[in-house]
Amino acid sequence: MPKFAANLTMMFNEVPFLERFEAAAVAGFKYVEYLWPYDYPVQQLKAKLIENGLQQVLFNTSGGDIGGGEWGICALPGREEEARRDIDRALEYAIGLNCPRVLLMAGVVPPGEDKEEYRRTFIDNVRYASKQYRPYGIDIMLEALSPEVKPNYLYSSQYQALELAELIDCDNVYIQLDYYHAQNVDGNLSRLTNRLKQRLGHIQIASVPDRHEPDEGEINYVHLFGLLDAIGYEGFVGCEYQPRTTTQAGLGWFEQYK
Ligand SMILES: O=C(O)C(=O)[C@@H](O)CO
Ligand SMILES: [Mg+2]
Repeated sequence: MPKFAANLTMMFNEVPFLERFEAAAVAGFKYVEYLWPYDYPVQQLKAKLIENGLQQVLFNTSGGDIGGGEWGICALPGREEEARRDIDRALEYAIGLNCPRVLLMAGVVPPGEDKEEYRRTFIDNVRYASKQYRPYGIDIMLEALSPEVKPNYLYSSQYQALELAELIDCDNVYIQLDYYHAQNVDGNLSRLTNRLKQRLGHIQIASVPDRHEPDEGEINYVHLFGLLDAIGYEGFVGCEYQPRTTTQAGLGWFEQYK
């Protein structure tokens, strides 16, 4: 049975961020993920996890200047020093929070720029992160983002993510398969899951087209959860969706998995 992680960036927005840990635990979650921990000291977040009996399973490197259109800096040529400081800071948080994986946010390639240069920069930075994180047993995630959500992100197809992971060829670099993006770009989700199975480090879910609870729309999640069990996937499944109304009102789908 999949192990579901509440995504505290998207879920439980009825309460302030630090109160979402308790809300997730009360709703029956044992695992959490969210975009970024950096607004809070490690000790404060660690205390929230411990108080509520939760395990942190994922967070991301910095988004960069999000207001200015960035979405990650690990692929940005000329920003390598900053990216590596950011990768090091993420490692400190991952160690402090006992979090076994970090998503390396690549970034947006502005139209007209040399995409190959961004790709090379990303590969170099992922290899750097891989080396830094390996002694601590922390894995690195690569996630393809669909143009609907992030136009011009470095890579949008799961098959590009696979190609990157194979090229980088480091034993702690895995794919974060977000079925919402995958359905928007690639489709054929059963075949895709089978194709990626050796490299799957994390899964995220939401309905398509509306990015709501996984109980509506064009993806059959009951089938996919069964498939994940069948291929022996033992990682986590992050609930990265926008609740239709309140978080609690939409958790009917989760009852059978608690
Ligand atoms: O947008 C998503 O999907 C994510 O998983 C974010 O954490 C990174 O863009
Ligand atoms: Mg995602």
